[in-house]
Amino acid sequence: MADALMTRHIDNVIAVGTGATRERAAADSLFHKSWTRCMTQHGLDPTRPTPARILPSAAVREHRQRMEGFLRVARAGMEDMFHRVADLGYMLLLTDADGIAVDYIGNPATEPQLKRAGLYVGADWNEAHAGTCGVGTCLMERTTITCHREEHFDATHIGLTCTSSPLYAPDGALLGVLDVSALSSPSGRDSQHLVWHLTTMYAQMIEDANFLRAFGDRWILRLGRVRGLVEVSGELMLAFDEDGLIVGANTGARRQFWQTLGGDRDAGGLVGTPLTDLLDISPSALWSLARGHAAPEVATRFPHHGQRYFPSVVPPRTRAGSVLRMPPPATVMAEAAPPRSALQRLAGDDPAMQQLIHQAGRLVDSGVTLLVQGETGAGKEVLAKALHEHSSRARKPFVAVNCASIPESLIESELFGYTPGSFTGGRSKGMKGLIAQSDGGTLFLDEIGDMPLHLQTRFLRVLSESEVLPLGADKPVPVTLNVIAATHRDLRGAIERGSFREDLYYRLSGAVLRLPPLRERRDVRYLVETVFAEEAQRLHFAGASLTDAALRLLLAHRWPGNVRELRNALRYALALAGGQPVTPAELPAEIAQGAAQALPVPAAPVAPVGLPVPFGATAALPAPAGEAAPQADALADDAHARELLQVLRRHKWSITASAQALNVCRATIYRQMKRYGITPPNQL
Ligand SMILES: Nc1ncnc2c1ncn2[C@@H]1O[C@H](COP(=O)(O)OP(=O)(O)OP(=O)(O)O)[C@@H](O)[C@H]1O
Repeated sequence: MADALMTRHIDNVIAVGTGATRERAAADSLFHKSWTRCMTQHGLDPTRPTPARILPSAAVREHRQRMEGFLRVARAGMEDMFHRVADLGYMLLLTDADGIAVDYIGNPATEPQLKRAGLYVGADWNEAHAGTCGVGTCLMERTTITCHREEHFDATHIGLTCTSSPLYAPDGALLGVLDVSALSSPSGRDSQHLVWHLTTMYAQMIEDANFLRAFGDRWILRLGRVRGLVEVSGELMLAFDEDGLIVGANTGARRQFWQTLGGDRDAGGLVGTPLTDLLDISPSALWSLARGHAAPEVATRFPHHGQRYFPSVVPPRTRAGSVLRMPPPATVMAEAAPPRSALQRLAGDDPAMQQLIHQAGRLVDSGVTLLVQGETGAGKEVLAKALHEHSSRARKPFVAVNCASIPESLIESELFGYTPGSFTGGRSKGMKGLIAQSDGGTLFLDEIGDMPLHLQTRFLRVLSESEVLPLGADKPVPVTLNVIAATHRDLRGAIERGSFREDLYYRLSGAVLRLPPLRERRDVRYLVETVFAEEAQRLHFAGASLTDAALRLLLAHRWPGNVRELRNALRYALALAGGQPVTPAELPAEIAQGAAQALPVPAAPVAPVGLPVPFGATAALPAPAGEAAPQADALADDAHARELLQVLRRHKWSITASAQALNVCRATIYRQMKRYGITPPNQL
């Protein structure tokens, strides 16, 4: 059947390409013109389907290097778009102006098929090689096109549907193509209508983000036909200097004005033209607008346009400090830049972390039990998960148990499971315990130091005998156990005090991995960038950025809450900035004031009411009358305790709400309250 379809397609291409079919519709079709071009100019033979040509990594790297800055911007747009279309089976390619795929985002589960179809980094989609196709024909036609199934030239491509949009540099040069493809689709090409619009929209967004990157240090006039939308999606953008002369134009503006000036659409012929020659706006109105005064309505000066616009002016960024653009996290398979594993991504250039990662990676499959030690929020669970993903058991379950958060009365049944009817309140069918659920995978025992003594004894037996006995059962169940344990406590001290079994300690600590606190790490900048990019993506702020001034403050902070505090602070700042560059004003107060070390006591709270409060976002407050006055000595030097106190007060002493606000478990809140001597007012 498939062969018959391919044969019919080949016959059709030959008939059209050689001119044997002279139907008017056929002759006019963009694709049929391309078929003719493929046969007569590119010398392609439809009877000989061409296999996907994938360039070697070194060659791809060269293609990527030529457009490095643009790649970052495009990547952010692609990631955002991929989230919207991934579930519908689409993948995204970015090619350069030669049609070579320089970036790719696809579903890893279908990667082999995508690679076979040439939907992959390094593939050559130039029409001269691949025949009529989304990318190649878009490069020829320079407009968004959908090349749907049998519109492809090559018979091996007739299952694909590809929508491609050209991408231009601010100077009008063609940079490449954004392509959105699927391996299969409904037969009707109108099924791709929305994808066509989405691709056009994202291509424009990527171009505009690139334009803003290039002209961020200039004044930018945005013009839009809808008054309320001009701030967010000025269709036309013109960068201008202090003399009101145009220094750059986005694609929308070039398209609008190129005829006007009688210039070349792609040559950026607007440069050097006074804005007032193009628009019905006086220099004084323009500068008054730039100072934030009311926006007049403006019209193009040319009678044959007469289009009316609403303007808005964006000041140069350098006035508030230069802007650091964050590279997107390296999450996607790309031959040119080999992806880093989850384990490698945990750290940048910090020698202690690099060594830890290297050693842990080697040990994880060796049968040695790993004990992770580190302060709260330092990333113990993140490390355990990355180790699991790195191990040979990555496809098996990763089961995390927080020994401190499960109530003591339930921890036994949760860990070991129970048989039907073995205790009141249990499920009627019984329950498989967490240990058995981790069978063959990884059991992560967080806060192991908080495991009650009698359970330590039972657990030790599980470790020795590799079997669990659920509550109420008379026969043990065999399990393959791989344990990674973690603690913030000094377990040796706990052994001396008699609260932790020495034999269990030795059983669990085949190797002790000491995770450094953030303040001791030399890769804080790397973490800021990584976490910032992740949080920006989560909030769908594709072009989010961080000013140098804000970055300096983040690098100077001491991070008592470690990476968790950093994540919360960046999440908070991004939310406040609402997609604009994050400046010191959006940072939590203690970071913004650079006051983490000195801890002066401000007179009033600085965190805006109603917003989530991250660690580090608070200032110390005098205890209101009637509330607990925590022992002053214990709190005096401890920023962490003050933050906790503030959050508890803000959430009316609800442990659950405070734990959610701080992104920690309830047990951590209880533990920290105990540690800092914080007592709720109703318990005084
Ligand atoms: N290397 C890292 N890169 C990015 N984010 C990280 C990293 N390490 C930790 N985080 C983030 O910090 C937060 C805390 O991490 P995690 O829960 O692993 O810490 P923990 O040490 O187990 O804390 P606790 O002792 O309170 O359980 C999470 O939001 C996590 O995403």
